[in-house]
Amino acid sequence: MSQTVRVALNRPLRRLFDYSAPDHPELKPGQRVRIPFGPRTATGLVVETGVTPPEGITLKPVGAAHEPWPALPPETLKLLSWASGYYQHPLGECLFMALPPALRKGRPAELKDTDSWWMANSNASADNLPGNAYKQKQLFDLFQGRAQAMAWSQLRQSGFTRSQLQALVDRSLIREVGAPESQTPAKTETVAIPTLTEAQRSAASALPERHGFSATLLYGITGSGKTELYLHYLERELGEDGQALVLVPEINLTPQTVARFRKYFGDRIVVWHSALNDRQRLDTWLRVRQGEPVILIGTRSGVLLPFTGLQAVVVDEEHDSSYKQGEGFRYSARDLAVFRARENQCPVILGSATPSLESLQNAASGKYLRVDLTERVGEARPPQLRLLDIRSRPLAGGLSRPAMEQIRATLAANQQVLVYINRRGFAPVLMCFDCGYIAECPHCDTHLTYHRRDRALRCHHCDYQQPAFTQCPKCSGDACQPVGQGTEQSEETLAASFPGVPVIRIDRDSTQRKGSIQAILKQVNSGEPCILVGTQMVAKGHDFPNVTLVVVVNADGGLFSVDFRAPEQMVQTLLQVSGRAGRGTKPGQVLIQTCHSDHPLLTTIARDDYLAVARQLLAEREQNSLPPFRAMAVVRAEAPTMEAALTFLDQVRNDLPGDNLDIWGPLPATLARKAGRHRAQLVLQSASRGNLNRVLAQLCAHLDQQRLPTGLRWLVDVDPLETG
Ligand SMILES: Nc1ncnc2c1ncn2[C@@H]1O[C@H](COP(=O)(O)OP(=O)(O)OP(=O)(O)O)[C@@H](O)[C@H]1O
Ligand SMILES: [Zn+2]
Repeated sequence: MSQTVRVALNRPLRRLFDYSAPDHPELKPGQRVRIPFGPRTATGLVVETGVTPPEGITLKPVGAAHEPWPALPPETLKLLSWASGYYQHPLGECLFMALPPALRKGRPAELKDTDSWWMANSNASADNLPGNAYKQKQLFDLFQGRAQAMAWSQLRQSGFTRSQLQALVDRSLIREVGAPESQTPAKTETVAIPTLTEAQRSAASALPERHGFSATLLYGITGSGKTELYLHYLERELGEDGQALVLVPEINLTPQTVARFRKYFGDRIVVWHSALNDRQRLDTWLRVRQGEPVILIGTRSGVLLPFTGLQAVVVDEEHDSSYKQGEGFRYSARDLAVFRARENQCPVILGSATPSLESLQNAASGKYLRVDLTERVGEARPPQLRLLDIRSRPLAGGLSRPAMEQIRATLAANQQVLVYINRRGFAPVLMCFDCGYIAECPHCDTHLTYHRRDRALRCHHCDYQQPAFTQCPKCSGDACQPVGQGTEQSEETLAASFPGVPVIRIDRDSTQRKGSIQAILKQVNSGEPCILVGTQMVAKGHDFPNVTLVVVVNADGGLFSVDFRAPEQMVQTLLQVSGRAGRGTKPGQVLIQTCHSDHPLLTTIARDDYLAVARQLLAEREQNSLPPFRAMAVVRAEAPTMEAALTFLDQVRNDLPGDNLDIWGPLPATLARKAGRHRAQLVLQSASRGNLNRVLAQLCAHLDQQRLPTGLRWLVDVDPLETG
């Protein structure tokens, strides 16, 4: 029987392509197929079968399927179709994001001859195999008689096929253990999860038991032991054959988290992050797709993996901005995680010491359940926060004298110090003290950051860099000097002030080399006195028991930003950094340097009461009709001139319907020129998400039909994190 299939391609096109499939009645949605596309063959994904063919047009025939099973199972397909519509991103690109790179490129979804399989567990038994599955039984017997894993090459030589192997995998009798380079250890000894503290126990008992969908916001203060609570919850809720997804902001920074999960769940743990190579990605992807009962710990894109037996979802540090993809398919992994849980009728837990205002509001409105964990583990107490006004105080490397004294005292007591600065490099500005000249990026509207270590001036917005200088290019004087503080400068000052004490810098520049973060963590975990200096990288999830003093060099960055989310992000970062102090047995102190010690936001933060700050911020958002009380999207345009960008957005604005929509702009972006391109934006808001979604869909369809001025690019960002 002939049929027509609709296929998506990995192209930024908001359309699908129909092909006839006379020889392939068995094709299913989600399957990879070869298709003729222009002069070449491309890999496509079947989105729909049984399509009514258009009249009077002869469709090209689809080529062979890459494999007999859908690469994207129905649930994943549904997730991505929904996300494509919600985020206004072409379906094809969304779908291909859920494939590992090898499969995107059309390579086979299989492993090499060296890939190996092994018994899924020691008490696996062939009893439940169907009576007529002789070959499968034979294959299983072969495994049982063996002391070690068998490679595909051996199995093939013994006359077995892939599908027989797959059948045993599907029944969880055997599992793939990968090639030697695979991340999966053959067998890991596991230990029992530590007994929960009383506070953890009562939080655990408030967490919903399986039985359908539920979303829970776990508000657990820093150091309250949320990770152990997740472990316990997964152990309680996860069936033997169930899969779980645990999203974390950044794995590379916190290898201990994975280690902790491995310790308790052994090789059921698989990881997913940007440092995996193509081969490891394919490995992990296949294990997930084959329904192995894995617990996947992954960063953002882990939420797109083809789970088939998801039973629990955890999003750790749910407020973290890394969950929102900043380019291309601009999805929020946290929000997709909730969608997935609902589709799978399983629970999702969103955990944080500083929950997003969105999630707090969802809890307040009853959409989410809220569970609180407001005690630190063991003897640890919440740290003491103090605002330190630095107006007219002399600073060295950004640090005031009282801060230096406190650092000295802490080191003398054999404890560790963490210094937080929101800028890397030596100084954010290089200025001529004779004529006032400031070194600027030739391609962006911003100054260049001075990096003393390699005597370079760098733009942190594009890749531009040039050698640093002291002679002023404008007045030829010799008075160019760094102004302001970056991590390098504080590192230098601290090293000079505390000879013999290791000063460890943690920022993007210092952690680029592979293994450097491990080395750093090892040194800090030794517990010896040291000073850590870093950007928000030092704030994220670390658990250093001997850090008892945290110094925030300057807290004022977020106070006066035009971006409506800046205060929220500032509070979250400050409290997360503060939360690194006093996690062990010794009490922790936090010094927050500021020029605005009477600012109401800072005085509330100093009480270390996140919920109070959040209430205040939510009230302001409500008053100003901002998210989460309105749905928001931004239309951005980039063009060779600002005029072209603004003219285009003016036109967009004129074409938009007036009802139920608030429109601001067009306005130049805060960074109006980046990498030589001029940027402007139009902000859209609506009280109705559905309405905004319809307007955006029409807008995108309309703009797709337009001939755009040369060099103009536009995009839509739904639920944007940045509007500056
Ligand atoms: N029940 C327990 N028994 C013993 N130690 C525990 C227990 N629960 C947690 N811990 C330990 O307490 C410390 C803090 O826990 P964890 O890092 O999970 O805190 P957290 O809530 O994730 O904090 P943050 O939000 O600041 O990252 C860890 O060293 C952890 O191993
Ligand atoms: Zn630049």
